[in-house]
Amino acid sequence: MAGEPLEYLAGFGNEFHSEALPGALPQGQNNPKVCPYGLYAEQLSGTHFTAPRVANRRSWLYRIRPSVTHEPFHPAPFPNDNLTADFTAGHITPNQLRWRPFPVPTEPVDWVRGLFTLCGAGRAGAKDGIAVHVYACNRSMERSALANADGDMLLVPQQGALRLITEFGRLDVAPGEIAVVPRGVRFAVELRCGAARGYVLETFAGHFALPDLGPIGSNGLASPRDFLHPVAWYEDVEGVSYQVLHKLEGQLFVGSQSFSPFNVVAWHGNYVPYKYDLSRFCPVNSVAFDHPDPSIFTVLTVPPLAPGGPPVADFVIFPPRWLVAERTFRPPYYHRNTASEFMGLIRGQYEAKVDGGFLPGGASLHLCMTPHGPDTQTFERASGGSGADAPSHLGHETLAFMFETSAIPRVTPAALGCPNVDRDYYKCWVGLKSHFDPSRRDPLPAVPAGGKAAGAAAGGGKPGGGANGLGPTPALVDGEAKAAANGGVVANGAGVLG
Ligand SMILES: O=C(O)Cc1cc(O)ccc1O
Ligand SMILES: [Fe+2]
Repeated sequence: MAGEPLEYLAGFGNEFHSEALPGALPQGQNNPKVCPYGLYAEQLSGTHFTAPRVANRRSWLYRIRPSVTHEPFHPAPFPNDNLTADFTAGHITPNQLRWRPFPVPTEPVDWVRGLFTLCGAGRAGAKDGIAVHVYACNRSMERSALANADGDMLLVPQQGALRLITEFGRLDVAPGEIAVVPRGVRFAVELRCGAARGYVLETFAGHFALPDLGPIGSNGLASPRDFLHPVAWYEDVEGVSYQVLHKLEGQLFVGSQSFSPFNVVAWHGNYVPYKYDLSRFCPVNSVAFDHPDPSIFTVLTVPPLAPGGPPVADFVIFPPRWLVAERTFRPPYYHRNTASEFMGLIRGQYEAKVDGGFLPGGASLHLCMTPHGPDTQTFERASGGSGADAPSHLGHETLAFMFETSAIPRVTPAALGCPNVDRDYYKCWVGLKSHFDPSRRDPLPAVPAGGKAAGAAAGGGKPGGGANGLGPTPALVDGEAKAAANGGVVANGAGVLG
């Protein structure tokens, strides 16, 4: 890919400012009688004017012509019946749903035309709920830009790098990175290296925020300084026909104008698109035993509408990492959740599905209380074996994610009817057999007693115990060492419970 790397402004929720020409940003006031360079001042608000200061979002743009200079909008002439914000005709099902990878088109399709709504909840018109889309396209948007009046869009590229041209400047976003384009910001998607495919979480309510860290403390997970915002960039292109697309309650309207909408020479504010490299995420996890809830991997959240309520949506990743929990079934546990979970795979294999049916570019959906969990092979593999649990690495090539919502999304008829629906998904659990035998009581693995760490004693007091500090702790396989660690008593071992 040709071209210099783009410049960015780092932070999260900051008051940023940027100018592409020196002195283009008015100083000391937002709307002077005459702006520098003869620019027009225009405000873009992302919250109601009187929103509390901590939540208030708006930016000021200084542009060659104001956004209002366009022909009247009318319904877009090209069909994309697969893009919707109306879920009244959607289906609900207690069945587990899975899609094989969504096909990349062969006929020319740009990013907007390649959007395909899979499911959603609530109403864009009430600024409440979410939608989940996938996109698959093979053409850059040419002389057209989209403004989504329905909400913020979080883009998760899976294949093909994108360049987002926005009113605020440009963002290069490759698979493994994500981007957020807030409600109303005009943007165009260019393809940087051929066909592209990915996922979109659209929130009709609120904005994406960093999760609170609670007892984790002041560091960890996604760090504010890793969120990158564009610097001002403009093109002074006049006398062309530019199509501005406007999505309102899922409907696409188009208005023509004779100049590029990317004509912002300077801007300042805290309502700005951004990107984030998921490899910067610092996972925090169990270092002793048990499998924590996936909320530990929340990158971004759309906070509750009312204090104490559930988040509107969470964006969670399952990044490459070490698994070290002892005497623990390490893959995701079997579960039925009150939240609904949409999952996608950016690359590699997901830790709960080794059957080969959950593939990069595909997806799964488990609505409220739909049972799911590891497939048969994963269960057999992870619960088998005996003795110590050596630390294991998931592999650096794995990257799955989840859009989680407390609402119950409805699945669009198009998504349920598309040819890549995996009608055999349920079979990945069919082989889970009963291991129950009332006459058998397996020895339970060791639990250190009396607050004394068996592993530390057996490892000669060294943390980790194994030769490289990562290997199995002999105490957990060796009855004698266990006895020594527990003052001569084999607690919870085969001697007591077998
Ligand atoms: O695979 C899933 O369903 C997602 C998931 C992962 C996990 O580690 C725990 C719970 C959960 O829903
Ligand atoms: Fe789940």
